[in-house]
Amino acid sequence: MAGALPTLTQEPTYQKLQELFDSQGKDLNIKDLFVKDPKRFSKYSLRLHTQNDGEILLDYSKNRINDEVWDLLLALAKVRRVDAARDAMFAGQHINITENRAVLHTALRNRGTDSVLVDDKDVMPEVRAELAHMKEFTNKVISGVWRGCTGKQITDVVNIGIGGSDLGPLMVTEALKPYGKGLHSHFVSNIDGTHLAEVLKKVNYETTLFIVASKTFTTQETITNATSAKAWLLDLAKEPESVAKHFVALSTNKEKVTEFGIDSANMFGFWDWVGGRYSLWSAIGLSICLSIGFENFEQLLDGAHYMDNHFRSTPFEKNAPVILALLGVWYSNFFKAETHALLPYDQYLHRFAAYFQQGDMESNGKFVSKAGKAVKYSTGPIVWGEPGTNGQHAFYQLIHQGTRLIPCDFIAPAQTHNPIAGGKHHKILLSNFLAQTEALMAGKTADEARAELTKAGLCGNELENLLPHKVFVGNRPTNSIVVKKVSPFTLGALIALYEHKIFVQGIIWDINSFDQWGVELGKQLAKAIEPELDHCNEVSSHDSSTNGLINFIKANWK
Ligand SMILES: O=P(O)(O)OC[C@H]1O[C@H](O)[C@H](O)[C@@H](O)[C@@H]1O
Repeated sequence: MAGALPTLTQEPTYQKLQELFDSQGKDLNIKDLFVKDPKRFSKYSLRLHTQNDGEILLDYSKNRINDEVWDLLLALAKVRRVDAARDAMFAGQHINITENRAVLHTALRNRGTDSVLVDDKDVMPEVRAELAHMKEFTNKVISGVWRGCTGKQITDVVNIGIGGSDLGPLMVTEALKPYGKGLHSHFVSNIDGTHLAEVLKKVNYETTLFIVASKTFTTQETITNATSAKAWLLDLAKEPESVAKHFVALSTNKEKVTEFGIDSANMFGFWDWVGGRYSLWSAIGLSICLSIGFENFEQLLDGAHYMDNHFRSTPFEKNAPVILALLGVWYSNFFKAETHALLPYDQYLHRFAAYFQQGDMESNGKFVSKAGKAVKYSTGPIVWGEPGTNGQHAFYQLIHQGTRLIPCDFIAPAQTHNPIAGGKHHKILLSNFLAQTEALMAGKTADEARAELTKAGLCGNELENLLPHKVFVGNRPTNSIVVKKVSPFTLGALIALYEHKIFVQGIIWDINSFDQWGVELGKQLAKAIEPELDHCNEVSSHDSSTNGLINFIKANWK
């Protein structure tokens, strides 16, 4: 076993990068780099050939990197032993050290014949058995063999879950709507009763299937929502046996599922080595199966498996997740960029950024190293974004002319599922995507702005006063990822691409990307406050702000 690594900022390669950043990196201008090197695009882009869904293009040439920087960033991945860490993950080692668990969402989409060992046991037979159960159930519901308590066919599926048990299924179900098999999908996550109440207004108890999705089956929001949904059903159906026809559970906790009143035959299981935010590939994907059919779900797994193989077997300089990760490190740690925008130019991907807010921020939003020491460098960025072109009319002003550096990933499909008006919409959409990355990179100089204003007939003070407002400094970095079409396969590959990017960054930052202790404190305090809301007396046990808020609510909520 190789010895411990120095802390990141003591790493000689990191220090060389810092020197390079100070001496020239911070001043690199992307537009100039394109002028100097006509081959820049072919040098800094990748084309990934998939079996059946065309190529995936990753263009990372519009970044503030040159060969020297890039070689050192690649060297950083090597010295931080990203390859050994990756192999340890795929090999089922307990890399989630604070929970002593393996991290094996890759086993869920291991489409080959290889075995995957966790603590010397091959988990693949169980994975395949669970997939077979999901397939059987999906086919029964879609074909109408599975019926509700009054004999009617299921028309609506309500997934009740939160966090990883909601965001993935919701994002994918939305993204793959064109592949829908006819069932209506609904998602209830928020404890706010409005969420459940609004969904229940839309569905009929006789034709609705509730999926209670919770890895632990102890999450307060999910269990409360599921309990209320069960009460709603029983109130209408009257028969306790109706629960078995209208409720299934997705969980690792059989005991709690049974306690809730769902028969274990209607339970789809998974394992502690599947993290919540990596669980859409597991039984948690049942609502995806019911929406798009099992074959399409398998395509999603195939796409992710394709990306897993790419990540495992490709040298770092051609390895898409490693490339995205290193660029993120360059901007977070050297340029001190605080955020990263995900900008899909596809309406179906409208939850993509929301999904990776959990994927990235819950994974890498950590301030201590694996050894428990406070780190002296930035870790995970703030991830955000909206689909284009909506974002353009909202926050792009700040990306173009604000004072902060915001590295952006643009994601676009060459083909649309809806070529309405003779493809006009898609042509405009793609033109906007292309123009935005060009504009962010090239900017507009004062001379260019002056020429434009002069042409528009302005002169004198009027021109001079307006001029600075019309300048775009440019040099804003972007990655562009283009797929042929958003299909189950390409979506699977895209999700896995970002999962592995996050993994690589976690290794470089030396943090545990697989726990989430930071969500616990608020939950603990909420448990203490809940009974206080029932007491008639004013509360005085907290700080004066919290007391004031509690007492105001108590005085007004009834
Ligand atoms: O699936 P569950 O056990 O209900 O957990 C749902 C979610 O809640 C937790 O608070 C975690 O922050 C998430 O990582 C998890 O996905």
